[in-house]
Amino acid sequence: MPSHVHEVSRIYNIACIPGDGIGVDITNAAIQVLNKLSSTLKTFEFDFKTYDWSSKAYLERGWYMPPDGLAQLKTHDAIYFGAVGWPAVPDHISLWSLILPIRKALNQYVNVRPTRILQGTKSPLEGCQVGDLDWVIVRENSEGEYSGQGGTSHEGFENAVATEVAVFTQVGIERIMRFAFETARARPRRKLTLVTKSNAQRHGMVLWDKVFYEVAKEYEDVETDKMLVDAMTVRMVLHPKSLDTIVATNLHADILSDLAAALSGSIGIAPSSNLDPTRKFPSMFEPIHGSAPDIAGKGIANPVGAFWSAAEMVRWLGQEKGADVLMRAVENVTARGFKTRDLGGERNTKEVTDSVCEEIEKLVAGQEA
Ligand SMILES: NC(=O)c1ccc[n+]([C@@H]2O[C@H](COP(=O)([O-])OP(=O)(O)OC[C@H]3O[C@@H](n4cnc5c(N)ncnc54)[C@H](O)[C@@H]3O)[C@@H](O)[C@H]2O)c1
Ligand SMILES: O=C(O)[C@H](O)[C@@H](O)C(=O)O
Ligand SMILES: [K+]
Ligand SMILES: [Mn+2]
Repeated sequence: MPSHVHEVSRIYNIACIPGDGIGVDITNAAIQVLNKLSSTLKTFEFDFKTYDWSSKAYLERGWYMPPDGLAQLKTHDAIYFGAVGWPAVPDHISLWSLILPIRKALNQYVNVRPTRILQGTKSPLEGCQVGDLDWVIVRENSEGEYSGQGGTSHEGFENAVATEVAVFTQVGIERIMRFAFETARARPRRKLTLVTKSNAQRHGMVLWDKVFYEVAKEYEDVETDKMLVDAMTVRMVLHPKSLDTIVATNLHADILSDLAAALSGSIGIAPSSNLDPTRKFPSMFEPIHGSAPDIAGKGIANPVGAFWSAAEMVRWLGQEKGADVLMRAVENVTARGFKTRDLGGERNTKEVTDSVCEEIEKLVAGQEA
């Protein structure tokens, strides 16, 4: 083989679900940088298949996913997701028709939500510099407050009653704890903070605390501490440096991760990985933000959270170098002040995306030189 011909070692089949609002813009941006990454590195390729499952489609045809939708997703190596939700459809319908069934049916029981202050960006916290806030929130992604159990009786009457039952299982708690301890152990500080509400919620949250300390015995090299979720919001704001890896329930971690993103600069930068750690089914990667109807169609959405999610997907697929190049490119671009408005910059989605693509080319050319 002539030396200039590189062997392509792997083609990854990726399902793309752009969804609604800015989900479409940022998924397109992510596909653009992923294609740039593969065409410059030349060691792997992506075969993207886009599914038009969205609220717009639902309003037209009455369904989000076809009956064999989950089966179709299972044939892919990974799923890239934008966002779902649009004002014309009640949010519980959109969430429970698309993203939640995927997370549950594909055994994606972990949702990893890292965040940190990127070079060239600013935390709203005074004196909080790059390196001072560097967290990974491990979110339980299959049960708890999102168990889907409950119901409504006497709907529309004065005596209407609704229940939303939070379900916590020993198996569900133990597996998320193990993942959280492994995550903490793999980071330099080896530090894990448990977040619950075991003062007021005396059953499920008490079981969370108990299982945490049982699993902790297997991880004596990991330093642990425990916070009630209300006090945790204060600690995140006042003592960001004191935290590293955090484990919390489905709902608590959902809320804390939006706060974490805002404290590290913007909701627009934060990624998430919905993982099936057993790797039986494909995992799903998406920024933590939603469809942002207030800025949809304006071309100004921050694509950084989408790029970071794409990098996490590339890493999960085993392409460490590709993931590192992509993240380096993103941070070189923010470092130059090339940012969208939510980060205090003046660039639009397309300009940031094109810059990240140029940066990928430069980085790879530099490595080959
Ligand atoms: N996983 C998901 O698909 C997901 C996540 C969160 C919300 N949602 C859905 O999205 C819809 C809107 O929800 P919301 O308004 O509560 O949250 P949101 O994250 O969509 O928006 C909150 C605020 O952050 C801004 N924002 C979000 N992402 C941004 C980005 N990339 N760049 C710049 N600014 C950004 C928005 O403009 C808005 O002001 C709802 O239907 C909700 O259910 C879906
Ligand atoms: O999981 C949820 O709560 C929603 O889909 C959304 O808020 C998210 O964080 O993904
Ligand atoms: K999302
Ligand atoms: Mn959320």
